[in-house]
Amino acid sequence: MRFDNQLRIAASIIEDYNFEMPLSRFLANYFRKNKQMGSKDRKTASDLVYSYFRLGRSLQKQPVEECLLVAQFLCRSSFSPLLDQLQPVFNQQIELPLDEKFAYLKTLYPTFNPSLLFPFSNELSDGVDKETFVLSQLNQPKLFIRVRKGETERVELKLREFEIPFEKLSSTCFAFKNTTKLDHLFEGIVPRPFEIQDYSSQSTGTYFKPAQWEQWWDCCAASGGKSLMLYEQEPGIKLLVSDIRESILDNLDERFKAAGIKGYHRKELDLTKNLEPFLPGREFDGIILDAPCSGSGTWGRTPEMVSNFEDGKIEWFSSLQKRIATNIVKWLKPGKPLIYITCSAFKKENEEVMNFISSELGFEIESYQLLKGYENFADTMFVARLIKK
Ligand SMILES: C[S@@+](CC[C@H](N)C(=O)[O-])C[C@H]1O[C@@H](n2cnc3c(N)ncnc32)[C@H](O)[C@@H]1O
Repeated sequence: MRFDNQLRIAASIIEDYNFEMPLSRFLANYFRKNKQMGSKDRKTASDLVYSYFRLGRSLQKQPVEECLLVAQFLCRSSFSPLLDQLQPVFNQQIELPLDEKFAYLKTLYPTFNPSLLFPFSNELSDGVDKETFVLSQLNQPKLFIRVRKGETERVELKLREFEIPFEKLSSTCFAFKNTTKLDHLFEGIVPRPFEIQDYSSQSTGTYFKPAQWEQWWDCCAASGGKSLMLYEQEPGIKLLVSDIRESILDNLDERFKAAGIKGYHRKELDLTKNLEPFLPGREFDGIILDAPCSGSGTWGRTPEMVSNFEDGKIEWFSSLQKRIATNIVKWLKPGKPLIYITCSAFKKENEEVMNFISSELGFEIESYQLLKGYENFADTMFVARLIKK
């Protein structure tokens, strides 16, 4: 397909996209309806559209096609055949450091403002390097897997057999280019020797520390990313998983089955409601609250969120998190841990909620960490281990 045609298609996708579903799903639907697009055209269109959203609010009031070219200029650091044809002057400077690219763009667009690649930097948690975080929005994060204990060699051999490039960050964490396909590697093998799981998400597991026979509750379990880690650390636990969405717990069942895990309990629970009728006489030795949040630490994967997010939502999530925490802590035994997790980079959802749990709900902060995924092409997350007094 010709480059100007590719640009036009990307612009029309952007104009049609109304933020009602994740961009990834919208693109998948679009490609299903436009079967004439080959895999190379689909890849180019996705790349153009994703790069466009990575501009956040830095370049406003410019025609979409122009923004698409600027986005390619900023997101790429090596020769682009498309820019070569449509905007050669960008291609001639494609290898420049970002600050020089920014300076050049300001000469073309005086209102261009790179700090608006991420317009909420005043809301970031303590310890986030604002500039690095903002610039990281231009990068596509990597894909990570968590390798089950004792399976490192088998997984490595398989990856070599299929000639899949990877980086080994530790014996249990491997990184890949984001578009890598891995599903076919151990198809039908139970338990599958690895799980897809972000690097920072894997790090939250070090805060769990479960002991045999303990009763744990993963109260926002979704498809079970944290529960799978918990189980691997201590297969002897008794586990309750819950979520407000019944359908996502079906996904959890599938993943647990693939991991060979049985004997857990699941419940559909809205944690903002009265939970008394659903948890009679229950007491837990550990609760994981992987809270609903803005997801701002993962917007490198969903850059469309940056232009669509409203500041007021941060406060809304923070209140929801406090409300949920207040509602669940009565089911935790004294002396036992609440693991509070978000995939947000915002202080109001992280430190502020942690401090609320400590001061208002009677917990001691044992340890906490902002997981700076932006330094590793991974998600930025927050984790705290709080002990009930
Ligand atoms: C960050 S996700 C959990 C991710 C999951 N722990 C994992 O590791 O894959 C937050 C989850 O909270 C759930 N949630 C949102 N509001 C809720 C509520 N009021 N009660 C219970 N769960 C809720 C969402 O459905 C979502 O699945």
